[in-house]
Amino acid sequence: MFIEPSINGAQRGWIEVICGSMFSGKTEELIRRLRRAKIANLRIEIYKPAIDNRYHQTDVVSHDANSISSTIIENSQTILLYASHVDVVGIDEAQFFDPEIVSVCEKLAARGIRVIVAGLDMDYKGRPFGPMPALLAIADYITKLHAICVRCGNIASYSYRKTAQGGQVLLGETDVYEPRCRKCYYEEV
Ligand SMILES: Nc1ncnc2c1ncn2[C@@H]1O[C@H](COP(=O)(O)OP(=O)(O)O)[C@@H](O)[C@H]1O
Ligand SMILES: Cc1cn([C@H]2C[C@H](O)[C@@H](COP(=O)(O)O)O2)c(=O)[nH]c1=O
Ligand SMILES: [Zn+2]
Repeated sequence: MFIEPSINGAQRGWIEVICGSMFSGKTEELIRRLRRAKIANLRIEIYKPAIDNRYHQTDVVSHDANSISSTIIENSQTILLYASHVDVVGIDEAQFFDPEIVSVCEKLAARGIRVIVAGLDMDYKGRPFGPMPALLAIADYITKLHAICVRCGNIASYSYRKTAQGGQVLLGETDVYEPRCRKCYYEEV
């Protein structure tokens, strides 16, 4: 389990990345960290890309219906305008943000803000997804989570797309995707 290097002490300004497949618990872990920061009386803000409106227009919601309210962002640079008077910034579904999200996170950390970013490391083809590789490169702390393979019960790192529809971006849940381990994923792609 991730333990904060410092929750409200002298050490300030860093970047944490939570990555993994769909259903691996990224959003739950993001919410857990933000709730702990709130308990420590820190000021928190959560942002998600406008594209992700699956469950709720503004809330960040996990597959287990855990939720926390957030601000929808069209362009990552806007986060710099919003995130004033804040100690901790959470960013969900980071794979959908524009490439500038990387410099935005660095600027936030330089302001002394703790930045917690969650996103898919790989798309349905097993390719690095959007700005995630660059975010992983600049992160101070990385947590890779795993779902359970729906085929064999092993640890899953891949998000298998069950439909024939192509294109990197296709929003969906269990209707469209299932988490799979390496072996079960490559048996069918
Ligand atoms: N195959 C699976 N493996 C693990 N968790 C699953 C699976 N299918 C459904 N879940 C549920 O999904 C939850 C994680 O949801 P969430 O935090 O939204 O994941 P992510 O943001 O990584 O997609 C788990 O706590 C569990 O209740
Ligand atoms: C693999 C993959 C996923 N997506 C979409 C599907 C979901 O709407 C989100 C991921 O949400 P989660 O919180 O990680 O479960 O991304 C996509 O558009 N393209 C893909 O290849
Ligand atoms: Zn498997």
